[in-house]
Amino acid sequence: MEGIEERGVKEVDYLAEERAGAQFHVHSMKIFLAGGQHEYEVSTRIANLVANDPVFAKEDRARISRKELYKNSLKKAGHAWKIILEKGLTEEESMRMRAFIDEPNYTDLHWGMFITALKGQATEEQQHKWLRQAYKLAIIGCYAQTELGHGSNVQGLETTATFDPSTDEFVLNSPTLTSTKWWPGGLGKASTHALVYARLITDSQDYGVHAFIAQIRSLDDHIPLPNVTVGDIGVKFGNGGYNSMDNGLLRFDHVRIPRENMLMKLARVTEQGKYERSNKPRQLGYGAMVYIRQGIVAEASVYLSRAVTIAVRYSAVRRQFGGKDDKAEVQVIDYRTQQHRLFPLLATAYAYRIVGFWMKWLYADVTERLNNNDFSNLPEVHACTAGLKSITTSVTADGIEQCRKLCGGHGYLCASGLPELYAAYVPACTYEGDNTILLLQVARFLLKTLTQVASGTKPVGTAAYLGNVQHLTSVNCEVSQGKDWLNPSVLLEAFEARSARMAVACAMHVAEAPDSELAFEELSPELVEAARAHCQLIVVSKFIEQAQKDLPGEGVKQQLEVLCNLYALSLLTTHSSDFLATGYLTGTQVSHAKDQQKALFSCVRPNAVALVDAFDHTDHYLGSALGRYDGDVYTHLYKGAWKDPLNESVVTEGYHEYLRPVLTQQLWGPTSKL
Ligand SMILES: CCCCCCCCCC/C=C\C/C=C/C(=O)SCCNC(=O)CCNC(=O)[C@H](O)C(C)(C)COP(=O)(O)OP(=O)(O)OC[C@H]1O[C@@H](n2cnc3c(N)ncnc32)[C@H](O)[C@@H]1OP(=O)(O)O
Ligand SMILES: Cc1cc2nc3c(=O)[nH]c(=O)nc-3n(C[C@H](O)[C@H](O)[C@H](O)COP(=O)(O)OP(=O)(O)OC[C@H]3O[C@@H](n4cnc5c(N)ncnc54)[C@H](O)[C@@H]3O)c2cc1C
Repeated sequence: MEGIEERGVKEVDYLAEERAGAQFHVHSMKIFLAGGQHEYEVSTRIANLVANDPVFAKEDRARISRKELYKNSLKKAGHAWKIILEKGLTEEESMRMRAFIDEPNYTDLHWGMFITALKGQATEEQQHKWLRQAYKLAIIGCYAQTELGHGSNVQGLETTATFDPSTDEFVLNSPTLTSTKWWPGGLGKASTHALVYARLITDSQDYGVHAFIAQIRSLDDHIPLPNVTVGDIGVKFGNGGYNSMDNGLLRFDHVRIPRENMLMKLARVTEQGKYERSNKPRQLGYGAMVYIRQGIVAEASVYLSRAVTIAVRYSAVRRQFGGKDDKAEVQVIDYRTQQHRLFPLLATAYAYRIVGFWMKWLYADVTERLNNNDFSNLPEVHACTAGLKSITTSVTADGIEQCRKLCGGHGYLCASGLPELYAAYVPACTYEGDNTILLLQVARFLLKTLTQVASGTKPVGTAAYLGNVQHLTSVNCEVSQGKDWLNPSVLLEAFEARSARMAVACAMHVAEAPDSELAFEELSPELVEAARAHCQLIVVSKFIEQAQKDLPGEGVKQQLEVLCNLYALSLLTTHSSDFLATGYLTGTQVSHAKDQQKALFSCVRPNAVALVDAFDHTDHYLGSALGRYDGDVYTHLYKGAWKDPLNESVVTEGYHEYLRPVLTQQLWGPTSKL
């Protein structure tokens, strides 16, 4: 520590010059990105509350054992709950606190899925019974759907719930090894109750998968109830990451639960064992998944913007090459290749923030419609939540990894914050639906919509452009120079035409095949690409819509326009083969797009640091020596290294047992020669 200790930590801002060069009002952008003045104030207050509370410190997470990590996460969750109760925090404030604590734990599933599923699938009477306890955390619930043998194929689940009219009970059973519940978060060690998805059998007939509440641990001493086998499934990917969560396994050996523990809003079993369905669509039973998927979409920008903040700030601090004639070396952010890899991710983080706002609106809208028994846009909402969950999580996970590489060697250190961020985030590509499976759902929706269009039905919402399919499949792009690409309607038409043409090509192929299911499977890689194109169009169109609106704050609208164009053109050039193969664009038009994209990099460059500042992540939340607000990277990397337990002793543990014998050649005895 010599030298550095002497200097001490000074008030520095290595990024001051970058900030001074910003061409927009950063505070106004912060408010926009927070979702409004009120949301900005709540976020700032809660972020600081968490950052200043020592219980929520997270420096050691990558170093400590899984057991310690888990126990600590219980401590943090308990402490958070105490604060929520003592300060009387609102739901909004509590949700913000969960985000800033930045450590997955059982409460995510309790509030996110257990309670959500109860609200969606339990009768009023059942809600009265269970929700009262759940809201107090007097019971802790998890969402036990996935099994060892089946996750994606929900209808293939094997756990059974067989009704016994003689006792008015269901008998929960795990008949095979593969029927073991496997993965539910919070199940491993924390939950007292599980929402169990099981095949309902009554009167010897299998009615498919339904939801049941089962108590799994004693409320007195937390010991598993008789005939319940429950535990954690083991260490997961990466240090820290998702390991603070107790993903669990669960088996039932003929466990009896009262009939009323079946969630009966969508279907019920009478005392006599008669199965009765309500007239609501059975897909409402998937409602908790839809809710979390929209939440995941809304959260993607948060994760991506964290990685991008770290990479942008570090790239502005880091200098390599070109330091001749007393000139400072070049900031790596000035290298074109760095910009080419980094700035599209910055634009994407903005794009996802905007689509996240829209997703929240869409979810609120469908909730209101469902409350009024209007189920008309359920398929579209399912396609939107599934598809956007898929593309935003895949791009965000890859983007975090790209940001790690953009930080060179230091990005590989846990002190950069990026390895842990990646480990915590990457399972989002799998949970709440494997991303490929979800895009195949979007593809089915597109094919169905095109069939409806062919029979005269006008598509609505995000599929409305398919009503214009004749035009979109015949029109040619009119771009003749780079600047033409800055016209929003030119961009929008390009994305609509590409998506419509890809979907139509698939639809024709499937329609012409003798066996449409087989054709769907044969064509599934193309269908996935068509679905991705549709989802990218949604994001582009929402960004364009937003960029055209007036916003308070000098330069804010202009920055959003630049980022919107950059986002769209980066997608277009990355996926140029789609645009070319569908015949909508020529090679020259793609070249114009590339030239324009480069010009946009120059617009972003002077604003890059300010644009990431606008995400307003605290140093605590970023947890990164490279992404610090003050840019004092080297001091903190150096200080951090000395905090590592390996450096606690000057001579390492194990020296006498294992190093010294090697060095003194005693491993081979005194006379041996190499
Ligand atoms: C704001 C909240 C807080 C945010 C915090 C976020 C962070 C939270 C952290 C939580 C972390 C981890 C939690 C993880 C939890 C889980 O992973 S839970 C388990 C999730 N499992 C899945 O997602 C399984 C994926 N599989 C499926 O969804 C379905 O089984 C699948 C749709 C793939 C199966 O399709 P089919 O075989 O066709 O199935 P079927 O059931 O017959 O359906 C046919 C029909 O239904 C339509 N459909 C399907 N799903 C839905 C839906 N969700 N909503 C509406 N409609 C749906 C489908 O399109 C078909 O329609 P059609 O008209 O008949 O074609
Ligand atoms: C961290 C984490 C937390 C989780 N939390 C929960 C939870 O709280 N509760 C819960 O119930 N579950 C939970 N899960 C489980 C999760 O929902 C499932 O793992 C997920 O839905 C994927 O299902 P699977 O594992 O069966 O994958 P699989 O379906 O077996 O996928 C394996 C591969 O096969 C491919 N594939 C499968 N079927 C098809 C097909 N028809 N066409 C083309 N390709 C196909 C997939 O694309 C994938 O590449 C969690 C999982 C993780 C990783």
